[in-house]
Amino acid sequence: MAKVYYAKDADLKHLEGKTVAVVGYGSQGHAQVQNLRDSGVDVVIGLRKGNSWDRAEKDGFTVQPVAEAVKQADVVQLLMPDEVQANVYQNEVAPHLKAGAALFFSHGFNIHFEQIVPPKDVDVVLIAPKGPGHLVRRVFAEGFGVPALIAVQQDATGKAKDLGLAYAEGIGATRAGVIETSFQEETETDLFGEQSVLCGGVSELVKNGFETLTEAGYQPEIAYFECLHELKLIVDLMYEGGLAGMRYSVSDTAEYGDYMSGHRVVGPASREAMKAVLKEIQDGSFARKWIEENKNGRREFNRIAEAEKNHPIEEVGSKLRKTMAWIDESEKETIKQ
Ligand SMILES: NC(=O)C1=CN([C@@H]2O[C@H](COP(=O)(O)OP(=O)(O)OC[C@H]3O[C@@H](n4cnc5c(N)ncnc54)[C@H](OP(=O)(O)O)[C@@H]3O)[C@@H](O)[C@H]2O)C=CC1
Ligand SMILES: CC[C@](O)(C(C)=O)C(=O)O
Ligand SMILES: [Mg+2]
Ligand SMILES: [Mg+2]
Repeated sequence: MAKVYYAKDADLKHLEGKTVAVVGYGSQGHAQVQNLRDSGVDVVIGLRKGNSWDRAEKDGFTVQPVAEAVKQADVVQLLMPDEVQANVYQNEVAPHLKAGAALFFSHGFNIHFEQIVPPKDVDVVLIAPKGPGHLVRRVFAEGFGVPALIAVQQDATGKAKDLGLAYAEGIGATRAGVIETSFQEETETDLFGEQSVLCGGVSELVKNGFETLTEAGYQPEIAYFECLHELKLIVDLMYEGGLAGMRYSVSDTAEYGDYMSGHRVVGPASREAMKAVLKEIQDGSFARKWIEENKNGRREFNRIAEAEKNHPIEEVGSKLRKTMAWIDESEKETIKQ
């Protein structure tokens, strides 16, 4: 049985008198640092000059170059894209990290794949929210929290787990549950989840459904609602009550079709593909490919991203979403940043 920590197991006093430097003000950075500030934690943001710097200052934070922020910090949380962390760590973090300080991550990629090797005299802790940054902030502001994982790779001070749980409390994760894990388990399951199910798997399912309907002559607007828009409503039911909760709410016809056709669409071939994806994550070949892709100027990444933006489902979707008054425009702007 997994070990799960809640608010009763965490104490913000472990962050009292300490300064937390959050490096990065993107999806996770803006969310975690805003939640920490609301929890009374003393925070500073490390950045380079640019959009994020301006936005963070506008939001009332003290912003400093990364090296300056790290010098004074007792906890340094690296919230830049995984692919830039090693370089920034090497040049701007490592030379200024205090002995006895703590280095925090929200994903284990750089530690597990040994792109960052911290000195022995610092704590190395993972607090990995199991949700997108914009939701980490939104849910916290509503009084709830997004669950997270905790792992301690290095406990130089003997207090690494207490500090990690205090940080998890500060960002609201202990309101929902913080599961104990290792950097390896978090890295491998997170990469598998986003590639096979949450991002890669779902996007392909949506596009294939949309294309099947439109190629058969059905209206793209109907195909959009059927294959993308309604997905959220169905997933909300799963989120609240599992697969059974969803099946309770849909018609018996839908439930019978689910049992008859679902495994024909996502069947043994998909299971084999999932196993292959997992193997490439476990043996490090996915990580090597991603690191190489970045060294080569992300040509493949940019080519595919451009093609995906121009998929017909995006065109019809962007027109339809303009008519949806309940989708907050300012929220959409934040999500695009
Ligand atoms: N996105 C998510 O919801 C989740 C992310 N994670 C993990 O959290 C970490 C952060 O991911 P995410 O929030 O998506 O990252 P983002 O892509 O949103 O990070 C962008 C931020 O990093 C800053 N940045 C980029 N390069 C540098 C640099 N060279 N020096 C200083 N700052 C820089 C950017 O500043 P600028 O504007 O100047 O470029 C910007 O503020 C990753 O480890 C990720 O795996 C974990 C769970 C979920
Ligand atoms: C599902 C994608 C994710 O792992 C996340 C939001 O948890 C990420 O890396 O952004
Ligand atoms: Mg994730
Ligand atoms: Mg991830």
